[in-house]
Amino acid sequence: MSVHHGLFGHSRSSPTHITMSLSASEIALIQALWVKIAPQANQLGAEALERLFLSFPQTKTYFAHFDLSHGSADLLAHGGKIFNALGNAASHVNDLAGTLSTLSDLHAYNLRVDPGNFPLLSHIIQVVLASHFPDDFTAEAQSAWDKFLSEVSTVLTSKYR
Ligand code: HEM
Repeated sequence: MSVHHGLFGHSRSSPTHITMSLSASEIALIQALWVKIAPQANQLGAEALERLFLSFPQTKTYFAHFDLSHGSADLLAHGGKIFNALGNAASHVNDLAGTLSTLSDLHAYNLRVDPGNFPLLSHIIQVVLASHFPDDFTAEAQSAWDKFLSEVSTVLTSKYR
């Protein structure tokens, strides 16, 4: 077994699945909320990282070089990078593999992040969205975001070997 598959196991999905599974109404729900997220991407991203590290302390191992104190410049900058990557993905849901190709390479080849961490971050991002946008984050919106984050995660973990 390859060490990069780690404790959590890992499954691949076909590119067809990646490009076909979000419906037009799900895409609309994701993009509508992204418009509200965008102006506060750094803050929301930093909060996601803080919540990730509190709920799943093992994820801190990847960020040993960061200042993890509340509201640090590292958390704000990196949180913004994650959320803006999601915003970019939300604009290209029909070509996630192409859009996220460089990030896929980075996470698989350079960072070697265990794929099992992606569902943890995806869950935490939904907690952040639910807490900041209670009126927008309806059951339908949550379900759409869950699917979207799962597809992004599938792409970002598709190159491990
Ligand atoms: C939704 C899933 C994710 C997205 C959209 C995402 C996005 C990004 C982006 C945009 C960067 C910056 C790339 C650059 O500087 O060129 C990055 C770097 C990084 N990511 Fe992710 N990521 C995700 C999941 C994860 C997970 C689950 C982990 C580990 C728990 C992780 C660990 C890292 C690390 C360690 C870096 C490098 C940080 C640095 O030294 O600056 N990522 N990611």
